[in-house]
Parts: sequence; C-alpha cells; structure tokens
Amino acid sequence: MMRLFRAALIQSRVGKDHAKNLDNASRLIAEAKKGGAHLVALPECFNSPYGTKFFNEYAEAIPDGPTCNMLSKAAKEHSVYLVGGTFPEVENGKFYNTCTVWNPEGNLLCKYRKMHLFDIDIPGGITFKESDVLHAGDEPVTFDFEGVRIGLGICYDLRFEELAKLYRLQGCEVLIYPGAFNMTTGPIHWELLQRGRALDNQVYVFAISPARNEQGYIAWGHSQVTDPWGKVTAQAGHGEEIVYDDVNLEECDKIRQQIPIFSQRRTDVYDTVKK
Ligand SMILES: NC(=O)CCC(=O)C(=O)O
Repeated sequence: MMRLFRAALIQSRVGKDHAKNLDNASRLIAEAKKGGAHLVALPECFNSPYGTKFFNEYAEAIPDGPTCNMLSKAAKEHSVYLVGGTFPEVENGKFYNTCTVWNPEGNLLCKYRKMHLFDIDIPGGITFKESDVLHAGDEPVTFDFEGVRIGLGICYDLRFEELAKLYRLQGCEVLIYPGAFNMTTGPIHWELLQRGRALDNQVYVFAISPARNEQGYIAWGHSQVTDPWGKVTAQAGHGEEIVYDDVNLEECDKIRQQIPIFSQRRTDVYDTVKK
C-alpha cells in the first residue's frame, strides 16, 4: 500500500492549437517523471481553450482519438498514474467535460464526467453557461492508486461539499479536481474551497489549473495541494509550471484519529430533521 508518494500537478499553457496542447502536455509529463512523480495530473480543458464555443469543435470520443492516445502512451512510457485533466468528450451526439485516469501500463482506469455544470452569472464579473453545450455526468467516480482510494471532481464540483463528503464516506484519502477558476472568483474562492473540502473531510485535495492566458477565458492558475489539516503545502503562481508535493498519507490517519469527526456525526439527528 502506497503511503508516501510524490505528486506532480502540471499547470500547462493551453492555446487554440490542439496538437501543440497535446505535445506540450506530453513534454511536461516526461518532465514530471524526471522530477520523481508517481502520480501526475493535468488541468481542466488541457487540450482546448475553455469556452462553450470550443467544446464541440475539440470534442473527442473516449477512448478513441488523439488525446486518449497521447495520455495512454505517456502513462505507459513514463510508468506513472496519470489523471488526464479534462477535455470535451462526445458520445452519441452529447458533449461532456470529462476526466480520464490512466495506469502505468497505459490502460484507462476510469472516466468521470463533471457533475455540476458551471452556470453562473455575476454582472460585471463573469457569466458562463456550460449547460448551453454540455450535459452533466451523474456518477461519482473513485479509483485505486496502489491501495489509496482517490475521488474525482472537476472545477465547479469543488463548491459542492456533498460530493466531497460522499467520497470521504467511500474511503477516499485524496480528492483530485482539475479546474480552471477565473479572475472574479479565483482570488477569494479557489484556495478557500480547497481548504474547506480538505479540512471537512480530512483528505488531501489537489486542484490543477491551466496557466493564465491573456485572452478569452482567463484562468486563475495557482494549482494547489492542501493537506488534511487544511494547510496549503504547495501552490503554483500563474504561469506554466509543475508543482510537486511529497504526500504522506499517515497525516490522514493521524488527523482522523486526533479529531474523529466522522464517528461523531449526529446522523441520528440530521436524518430526522424535516427539510
Ligand atoms: N470551470 C469551472 O467550473 C469554473 C468554476 C469557477 O470558476 C467557479 O468560480 O466556481
């Protein structure tokens, strides 16, 4: 069982050139392996600009298509677990924002479709409506990383405590969210939400953003690792970079023992209160 491992969060720069985005991600995965990573993760929408007008144009079927080919090949060549960020998926004429996970043999372990679509309207700030084009997934997904259970979410999913709690109740010790927050909500909400999810559920939280771009949807950056104490243990700036963190899952065991909130929950009361 893996209790100590090195994670690499790749904050890659993403542009309109699909092939260039894939080459860049592939180069950075190789670099992360050289940096000693066992588990490597890419950002939300790492193969296409983030915007509703781009989703159908860049969408690919899973597991066919150049993006899955690159991810599978990179995971195998570098013998790493690879959380393949997200990219627009098409199936039966419907589009999804989907995260794929690959094992060191290059096999697809699982895929997760964003469950909570990013539909917000902040006048003078940001208006975005993923649901204009995308369908929401309806299945929480976990995978096994050498005996460690990891739960998946995508960006806006971070705001939904219920999903994170469900993963903790399923035995997860790490939650991974590829995510592209923006310049309106990012400065206050990005770090706070991750620290909240980590502290409430006594899990490690990884969130992986694209690097900040100059036009279109401007990503906040600041890819981050938060430990189960709620402490930020690694954080990127806003440019292209790889953030490494040496994760020690003994921290989960220790904190869960010291502050045993999951055996102290009053479900006998919560479950009987009328809504
Ligand atoms: N891609 C997203 O889901 C963005 C979420 C976001 O920026 C937020 O404030 O929430």
